[in-house]
Amino acid sequence: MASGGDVDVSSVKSWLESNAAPLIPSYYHTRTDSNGRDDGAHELAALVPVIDFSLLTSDDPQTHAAAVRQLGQACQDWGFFIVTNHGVSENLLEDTLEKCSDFHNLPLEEKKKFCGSYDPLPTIKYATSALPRSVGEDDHYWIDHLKFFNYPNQCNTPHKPPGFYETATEFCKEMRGVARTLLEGISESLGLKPGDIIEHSAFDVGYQKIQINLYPPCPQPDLVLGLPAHCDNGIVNILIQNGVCGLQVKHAGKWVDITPLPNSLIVNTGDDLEVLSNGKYKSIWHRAVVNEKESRLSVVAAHGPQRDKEIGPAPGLLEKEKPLFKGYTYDDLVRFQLKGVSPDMPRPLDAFRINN
Ligand SMILES: O=C(O)CCC(=O)C(=O)O
Ligand SMILES: [Fe+2]
Repeated sequence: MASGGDVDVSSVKSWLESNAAPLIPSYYHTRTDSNGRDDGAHELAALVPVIDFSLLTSDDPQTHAAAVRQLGQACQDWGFFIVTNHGVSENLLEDTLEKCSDFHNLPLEEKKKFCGSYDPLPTIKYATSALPRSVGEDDHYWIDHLKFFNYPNQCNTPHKPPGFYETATEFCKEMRGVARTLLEGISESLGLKPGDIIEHSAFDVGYQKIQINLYPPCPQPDLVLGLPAHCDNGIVNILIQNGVCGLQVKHAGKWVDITPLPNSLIVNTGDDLEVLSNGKYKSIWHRAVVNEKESRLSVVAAHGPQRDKEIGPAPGLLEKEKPLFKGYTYDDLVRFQLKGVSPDMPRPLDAFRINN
């Protein structure tokens, strides 16, 4: 039974606005490690890799090769890295955050138009909390979010608030470009040709999914999570945020804060890259914590293979190695995700692992 009474929270933001001093329902009490930080996590946070995108796109072969090596190392050691000098206009990133914030400021009735009926693979969805089945049926998370698939079909992008569609469309195009170039570098770092992973995953007709996460200030931040520990679908995912931190990644057994540099992008490699790289570049556990004072906004552009294409380890890698994963499509993976996780299979991805 919820300590705040049984409440129907269809948006954390709206619920907070209508409750002056809310007592947070106990089904939000999902954070079990609130007694301070992991020892040494602070030191590790300073070591999160930084990739200078301009070196990766350099015409000088040696500069490019060194950047490719650094990128491969970042994928192997962390699965998360910060990208600077990416060439995307700072104004566009700011406008995107502003329009996404405007979206969450729309009246609840407007946002609820995107709630839809229950569909395990919706093309657009506004919701609060996250997939409860990923941890426990009754657990809730301190988040309101809008998710939509923007590519290959752009018809899902909302037209409200004013200017959202135009800005989101531009943002999506730029993020696809950055993701594609990173993927070429990642492919090279695996000893493959730059276009190999792009070709094998049909990346150019692959999906792009946008997730706009709002984490309102929380009166009891030590008790709740914005998003529970999870690994992302996708190949290369890119995140921007409004300057308020909250993303943590599991590294060396500790929850490490990710603090972006000004005008940088946060990139992580998802489940599909773990498979495409035949297990070399892991999909990393991460989560979002919340704070008492400020709303946090993050916008994620996730990039994956063509949705109905079966992918597996890149064929070029299998000339010398045994496959560690069998083939699957995006929909296969999500179906496993929706079934829920268990201690012996914490990641849906592990359902596709081959025990050689
Ligand atoms: O907001 C964040 O920092 C994390 C978002 C995230 O992990 C996701 O949307 O999958
Ligand atoms: Fe994530």
